[in-house]
Amino acid sequence: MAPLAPPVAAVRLAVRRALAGLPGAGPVLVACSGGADSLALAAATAFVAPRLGRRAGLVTVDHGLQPGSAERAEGVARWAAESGLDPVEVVPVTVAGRPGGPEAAAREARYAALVAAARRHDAAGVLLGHTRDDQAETVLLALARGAGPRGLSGMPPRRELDGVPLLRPLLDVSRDDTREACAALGLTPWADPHNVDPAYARSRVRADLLPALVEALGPGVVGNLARTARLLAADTAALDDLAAAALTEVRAAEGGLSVDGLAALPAAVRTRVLHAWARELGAPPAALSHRHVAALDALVTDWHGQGPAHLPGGLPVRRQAGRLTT
Ligand SMILES: Nc1ncnc2c1ncn2[C@@H]1O[C@H](COP(=O)(O)OP(=O)(O)OP(=O)(O)O)[C@@H](O)[C@H]1O
Repeated sequence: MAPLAPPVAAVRLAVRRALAGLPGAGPVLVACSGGADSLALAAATAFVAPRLGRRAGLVTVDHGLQPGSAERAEGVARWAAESGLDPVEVVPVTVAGRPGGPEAAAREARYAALVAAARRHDAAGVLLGHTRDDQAETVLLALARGAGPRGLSGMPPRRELDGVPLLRPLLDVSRDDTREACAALGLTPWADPHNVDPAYARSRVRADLLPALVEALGPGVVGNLARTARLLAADTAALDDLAAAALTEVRAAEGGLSVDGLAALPAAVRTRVLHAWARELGAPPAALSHRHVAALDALVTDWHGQGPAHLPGGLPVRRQAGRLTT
C-alpha cells in the first residue's frame, strides 16, 4: 500500500479533531464550492466521518453568477455521490436583489442556503473549508481597516448561525496542504475566477501582500497571523463575559444605565457594555460602528452637557439625572 501523503493526513487529522465529540446524531454537511480547500475537506470528511460513526453529506451552492456554474455544481455533486457522501445537494440561489455588493449578497445567499439544507437534514453541523491562509488574510484585512480585537480574532473555528453549528476544521491547515492533498488524491479542484480578480481586496492580499510578507519575514508569518487571531479570540471572549456581567451591574432601577457605574469600568469593558446595550436597544449590529459607541462613551467620560448620541436607526440616547436613557 502506498504511504499516505502528509497533506492528506493533515487534512484528515483536522477533520477528525473537529468531528470528535461533536454533539447531535445527524449527518455533517460539507459546504463545497469545488475549490481546493473545500474539495480536500470533503474528501477527508468522506473518509473520516464513517470511521467515527457519523454520516457525511455535501451541499454545493450554485450562485448562478458565472457561465458554467450549474455544470460546476453538478460535477461536484457527482463526485460527492461517487465518494460515498450522502445526502448530496445542489442548491441554486438567487443573488440579485439582495442588499450590499455582489460579494456580500452571494455570501448571504450561500449561508442562508447552507443553514436551510442543514435544517432539512437535521445536520449536526456544516463544515466550511477556510484555511490558515484565509485566516491570515482576514487578520491582515482587519488590521488594515483599524479593527479592534474582535475583528482581529478572525473567523472562529465554530459558531452558530440560526441554531446551526458552522465548523471550520481547516483553520490550522495551510492552503498548500489542501492543494497538495487534492493532487495526491487525484482530484482536480475548480479555480474560482473571483479568487484571482484584483478588483477584490482579499484577492490582492492573497496575490500580493501575503507573499510579500512571507518574502520579507519568512514562511512562519502565515501561521503567526493565525495565532494572533486565536490569542485575541480568547481575550475577546473573556472581555465579553466580563462585559455581560457588568451590563447587569450598571442597569439603573429606573431604566437605562448608571453613569457612575459605567465610569467605574475599565474602558475595554465599558465600550463592550455600551455596544451590547446599543444592540439591545435595537441598533442593527451591521450598522453599529465604533463611532456610535464612542459617542455613547463620550456621554460618560467626556460630559459637557452635549446633546444625545444617535444610534443607527435614528435612536437618540441622552444623559439625564445620572443615567443614559433613550
Ligand atoms: N458555492 C459554494 N457552495 C458551497 N459552499 C461554498 C461555496 N462557496 C464557498 N463555500 C464554502 O465557503 C468556504 C469559503 O469560501 P471562499 O470562496 O471564501 O474561500 P476559498 O478559500 O476560495 O474556498 P474553496 O477553495 O473551497 O473555494 C469554502 O471553503 C466552502 O466551504
